[in-house]
Amino acid sequence: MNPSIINVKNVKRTYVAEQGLFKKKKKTIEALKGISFEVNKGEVFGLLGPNGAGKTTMIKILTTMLIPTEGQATILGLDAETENHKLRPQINFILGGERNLYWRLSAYDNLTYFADLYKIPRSIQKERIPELLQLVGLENAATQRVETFSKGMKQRLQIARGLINDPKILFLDEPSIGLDPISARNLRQVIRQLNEKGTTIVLTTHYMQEADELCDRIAFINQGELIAIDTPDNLKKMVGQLSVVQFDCMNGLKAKSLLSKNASLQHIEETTNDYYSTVRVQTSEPQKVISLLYSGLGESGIQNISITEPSLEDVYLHLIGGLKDEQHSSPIMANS
Ligand SMILES: Nc1ncnc2c1ncn2[C@@H]1O[C@H](COP(=O)(O)OP(=O)(O)OP(=O)(O)O)[C@@H](O)[C@H]1O
Repeated sequence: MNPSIINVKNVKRTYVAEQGLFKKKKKTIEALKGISFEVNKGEVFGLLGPNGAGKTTMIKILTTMLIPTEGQATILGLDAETENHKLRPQINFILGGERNLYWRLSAYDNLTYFADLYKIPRSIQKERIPELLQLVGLENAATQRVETFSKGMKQRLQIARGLINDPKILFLDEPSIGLDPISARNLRQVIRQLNEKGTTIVLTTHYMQEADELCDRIAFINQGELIAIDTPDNLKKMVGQLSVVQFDCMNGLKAKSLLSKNASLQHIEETTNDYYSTVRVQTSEPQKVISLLYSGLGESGIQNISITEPSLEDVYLHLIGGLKDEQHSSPIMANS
């Protein structure tokens, strides 16, 4: 295994926020409650969790934008808090959305601007900028103003910007947010290419399929705590004893009330489309669930019943869905 390149030890971070419209009250929010993990050199490492879990806070600490309240983050052997000036030239980050670009400048001029900020000599810029534009497929739009770019093009330019200093570690917070499926797929390809060239990648995402495809290891965070960390395959083994029954139906509520008679259900997830719902049921007794579904075929318009392999999304639902009322103190290792 490659040596660790990021070492996070018992990191806590609290925010003090003001609440109330007239009578302002101070409230302390524990965004990270003592998190420890390591990222190995050359890995694509994913931070996953629901809204407000603490992922962005973690990324901000690792990129020296935020200081931990307690604990320590060491990146490339440097303390993120006290040695940030030595660390910053060696890493880079891309936050979701379209911030950080100058819309009136061309793609090329944007990259020149950021290269100058990193004090990269013009002779190196002359080679690197065209290379980066080619990597992200923007070589034909180099002289075009960014304000004329589509969302996908802006996001690809962000990637080029994030690579301008040839970082050893690239941090990506929600890289494919708002992208159409083809742009998101192209972006994943660029991330994979980068990783093959040796860049360590740390990313947050809400897209389970993206995490499954890209990440060597994944850490699940919920309410500021690390609840599981492992490879996607090992994580899926955690729900290996469960089967997933999937079906389409016209009346999701009716189908769910039908299934509520079965005690083996672990989780039900319904995705509503225009005309029907797709329901995924995690269960230890798939045959019983299927019998129940057959008994209600007519009433709820149930169709396309199938048994599928657990996905990373099922792991997420199993871990996060089941945790709403529980407190976990130590992370779950899928293969322990
Ligand atoms: N500047 C801030 N002031 C006060 N509270 C904050 C601040 N930034 C984040 N928080 C709170 O800290 C917690 C963690 O937020 P964080 O943005 O790290 O979560 P996240 O996992 O990235 O969420 P999302 O997926 O929605 O982006 C949340 O409860 C959030 O409201």
